[in-house]
Amino acid sequence: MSVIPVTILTGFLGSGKTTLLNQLMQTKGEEKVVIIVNEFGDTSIDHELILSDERERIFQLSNGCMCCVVREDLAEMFLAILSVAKDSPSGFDRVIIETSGLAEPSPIAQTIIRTPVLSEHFVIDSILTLVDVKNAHYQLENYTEAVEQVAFADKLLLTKTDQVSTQETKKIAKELEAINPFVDKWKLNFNEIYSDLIGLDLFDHSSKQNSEIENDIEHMMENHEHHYHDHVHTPVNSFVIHSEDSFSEKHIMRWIQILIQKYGMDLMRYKGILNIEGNEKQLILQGVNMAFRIEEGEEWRNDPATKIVLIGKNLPEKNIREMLIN
Ligand SMILES: Nc1nc2c(ncn2[C@@H]2O[C@H](COP(=O)(O)OP(=O)(O)OP(=O)(O)O)[C@@H](O)[C@H]2O)c(=O)[nH]1
Repeated sequence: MSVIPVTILTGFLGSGKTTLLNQLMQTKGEEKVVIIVNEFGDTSIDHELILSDERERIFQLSNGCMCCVVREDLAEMFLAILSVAKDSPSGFDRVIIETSGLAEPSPIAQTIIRTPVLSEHFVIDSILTLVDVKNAHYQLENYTEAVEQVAFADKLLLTKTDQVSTQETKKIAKELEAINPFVDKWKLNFNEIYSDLIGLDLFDHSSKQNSEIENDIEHMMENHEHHYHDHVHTPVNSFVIHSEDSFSEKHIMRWIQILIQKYGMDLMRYKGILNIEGNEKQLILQGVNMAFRIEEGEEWRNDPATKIVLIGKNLPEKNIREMLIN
């Protein structure tokens, strides 16, 4: 069996990872791709938002707060993938990991490089970091995770450039250069399909194999004005609200408006599948801080139900839940 390339898609909460992954899945042609989705907290919804025909190839890894050690659970997942590949006559060609928006990419790379049985069968192709230019300034100022994702990238993919001026994008590009000076930056056009983003073979194995990954990061962080505290993660909580009932559109809209007014930037990410009265299909809620949208999704596969994941700083779960379901 030949060595299987692994692409790591990372980027802060709501930066567009699932959107890009869905686009990549549309253009993968005959390639057999295994997807690993790593969601923050115990609740995952991303696997339901990935529009893949081959859902059995999507592996979920919960708890996106990855500390800087080799991840046993990730290693076990790779071993499981390996045994599936060995049993399957056609095997598979590639692994794509979508990290949680609060994950650090280095432990993922380390897990693959430092676990001998994995490094024998898997090779890191590239670490692609998505940067939401609309929210990047705030995120880089406030979240060390965002800085580290940029610092560790082999390529930076700028998203939401359609939502800000060219000047604003240039300003963000400068901030990114201060963190990771030599990395290539690409603007992603939201509605375009990308077929040339995987298989880039960008990861620098020669320097990183010598267990220097942590040092690399420390060094890159020194160039940056923000203080970086190794192993300190932003205190963030997450929970899911699940309900079999349908809601009126007015009630949901009011609930979201109140959340935005009360919690502002502490409401970091909210996304979900909504069961709204009078709608035959799923409605998909996508929210990042104060901006959100609701759009039509797929047909219901099972009985209609609402499932919303919320991620933020000290969000009061009970109040928020009761405001929606009273
Ligand atoms: N206008 C615009 N919206 C975008 C762009 N890329 C993504 N989005 C939207 O941003 C929202 C979040 O996108 P996702 O792909 O779910 O982001 P994510 O990084 O997977 O989010 P998490 O996994 O929760 O961290 C969705 O509503 C997308 O449609 C872009 O380039 N422009």
